Amino acid sequence: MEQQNPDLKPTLISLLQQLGLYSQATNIEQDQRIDSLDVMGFVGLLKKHHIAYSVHRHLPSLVSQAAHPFVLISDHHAPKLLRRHGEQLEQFEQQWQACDPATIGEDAHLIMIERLPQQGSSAKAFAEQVSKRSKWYRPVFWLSLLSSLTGLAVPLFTMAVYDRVIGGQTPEVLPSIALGAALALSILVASRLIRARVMSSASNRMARDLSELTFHRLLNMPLMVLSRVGIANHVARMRNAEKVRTVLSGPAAGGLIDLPFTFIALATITLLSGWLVLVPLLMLLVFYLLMRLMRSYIQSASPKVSGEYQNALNELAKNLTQLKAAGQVDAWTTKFARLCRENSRQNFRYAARNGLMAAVAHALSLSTALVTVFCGIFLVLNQSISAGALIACVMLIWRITGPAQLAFSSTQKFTLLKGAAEQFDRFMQVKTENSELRLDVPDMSCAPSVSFQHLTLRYGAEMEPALSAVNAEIDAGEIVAVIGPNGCGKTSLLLSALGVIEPQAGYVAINNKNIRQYDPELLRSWAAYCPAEPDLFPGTLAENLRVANPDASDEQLIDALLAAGGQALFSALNEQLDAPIAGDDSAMLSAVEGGYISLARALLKGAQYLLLDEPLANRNPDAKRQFIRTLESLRGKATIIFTSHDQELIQLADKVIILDKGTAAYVGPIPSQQPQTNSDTEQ
Ligand SMILES: Nc1ncnc2c1ncn2[C@@H]1O[C@H](COP(=O)(O)OP(=O)(O)OP(=O)(O)O)[C@@H](O)[C@H]1O
Repeated sequence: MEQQNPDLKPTLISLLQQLGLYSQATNIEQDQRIDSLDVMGFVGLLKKHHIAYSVHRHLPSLVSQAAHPFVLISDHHAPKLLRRHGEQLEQFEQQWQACDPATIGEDAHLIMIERLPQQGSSAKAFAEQVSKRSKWYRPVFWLSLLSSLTGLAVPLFTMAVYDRVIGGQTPEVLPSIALGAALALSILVASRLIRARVMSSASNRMARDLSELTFHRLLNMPLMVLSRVGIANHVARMRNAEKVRTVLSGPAAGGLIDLPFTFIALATITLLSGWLVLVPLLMLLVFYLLMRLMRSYIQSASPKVSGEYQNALNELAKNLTQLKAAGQVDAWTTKFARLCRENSRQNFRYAARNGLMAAVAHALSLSTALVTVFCGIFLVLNQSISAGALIACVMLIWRITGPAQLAFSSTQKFTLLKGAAEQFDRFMQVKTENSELRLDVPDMSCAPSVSFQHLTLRYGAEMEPALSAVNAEIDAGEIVAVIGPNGCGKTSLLLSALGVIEPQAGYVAINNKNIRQYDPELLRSWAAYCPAEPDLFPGTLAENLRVANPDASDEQLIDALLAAGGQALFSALNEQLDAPIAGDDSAMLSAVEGGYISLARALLKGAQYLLLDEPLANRNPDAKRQFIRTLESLRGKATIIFTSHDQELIQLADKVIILDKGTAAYVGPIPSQQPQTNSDTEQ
């Protein structure tokens, strides 16, 4: 299943065409990066194009209900594109033709198409995920029924001992009664164990799917949305899956599932003692009403400051060095201590109210048993029921109040789950970058021309524009320097040219086509971007470089690093590509050293479109000379836009864009003397 299969790409293209998704099919056809696919890549592309799918082992019932064409994958045959046509199964080979269902092997997997992108993403994404897991409903139902039935064993055994063995003076029946009870108890334990496994497997699978979906969504969200929402919220979203896992596989869910099965205990009490069943029924009603009241009382105390507290912790982790270095942590400590205090106070209040609810629930359970005993005594004295039956009824009461108590006392867990579900649904509604309108494939064979048309960008509605009606034309193969004082919008211009931030007005055109028409993923895998602040991952030097080009050989990695001017860094790492960097037990690289890696990554892609943010900031003279040589060697072969304050580097440019407070003060060949900008004057 995980092997590359050259037939999967044509099958996917045919599938998309048959689904009427022609532009998506063309996008994949033109994507030069894909020669062959494995199954993960296949479903990954379905995900990318917002096609909802599910993977199953071959099941005839699925095929007979298929609404869309679907794909059959087996280890022994080429993948097949199939569809249901009336009662008939058809296979696509140039055209649809009848197919014998018997030819489908038992080992085959089906990729069923559930929803097409035009149908929009559902507002009930969480509920859809739950309903996908319908496979576990049935076993959980039967196992719960079995454990509820066998749970009658101990009360009935006790009754039999009282009434028949002691009352009837027949000790010889004791072994057979005990054997029966032991058998029932073993079945009870086994069914509980199996149910716990099924529940935890279902909840883990669901949590895994939710994590994957969330991660995929995060990657596809526009950068502006990502940075606006903030890291704490992303972490909270990723944790939704954890909430689902803990609630669904915990005792709360067990209690909730057992609740409907309490009717078995109620029915048994009715059979044993007639109207005495009214006692637990009434108590259940009181239980329900009281818990509802208490729930709103508890919810009114739910901690509100915890989000702010979590943000403060993130802030601390991020800025710890600066805080320590500044030596002025008083204000921060006061703020943190206030949040800590408030958070503990709110948590204490919440925990106290939850404790009260648990105590009330426990007291109600005990009272139910007591009231049953009191009422039952009269029935025993009237000889309406036997003493053994009364004892059995009292024991059965626990089988009713136990799950009820568990389910009600876990209401805050279900509230948590409800919140997680709502958050997930809202999150899945957020627009992603991928849409059926953004599927053009950039011409990756040559350097592109780039044009900025009235580009206007604001990071927030109330903020001054970072870019204001910027117009500039860059010819294919030109080297362009974007210059200007700090904060004038240089990085914003580069990020717009890569399509990672989208302007509110105007647009960027690459090869005369609005950047918004291109598939964003393809565009960025083709272009190369070197950020001003290096992003390093814990791992080796080679792993950090291969982020840009996973197939690069060791020689290519070294060449790219040297071309970026990183000779000194490479020597410092003993010329070891497997030297660990940016992780535990490894040397921390400085920003400049990390910068060589960022630059090498950009060069490693061999892109004809390079966007470099301050590529030479603070480099040593050797590194600078080397990088200038590299830039010269790329002249005419790649369109390069870089930002810089370095005069020597700027002199290499064919054209400069001088930005001043977000506006283009000058665009053209390097003027003999650069015009002074307002901000320069202010400085
Ligand atoms: N994510 C963001 N959210 C809000 N404002 C931002 C964001 N990024 C940049 N800005 C603001 O937009 C303006 C332009 O920033 P930008 O980083 O593009 O300038 P720059 O010329 O690259 O600056 P520098 O030379 O310091 O890197 C600045 O006022 C900056 O504060």
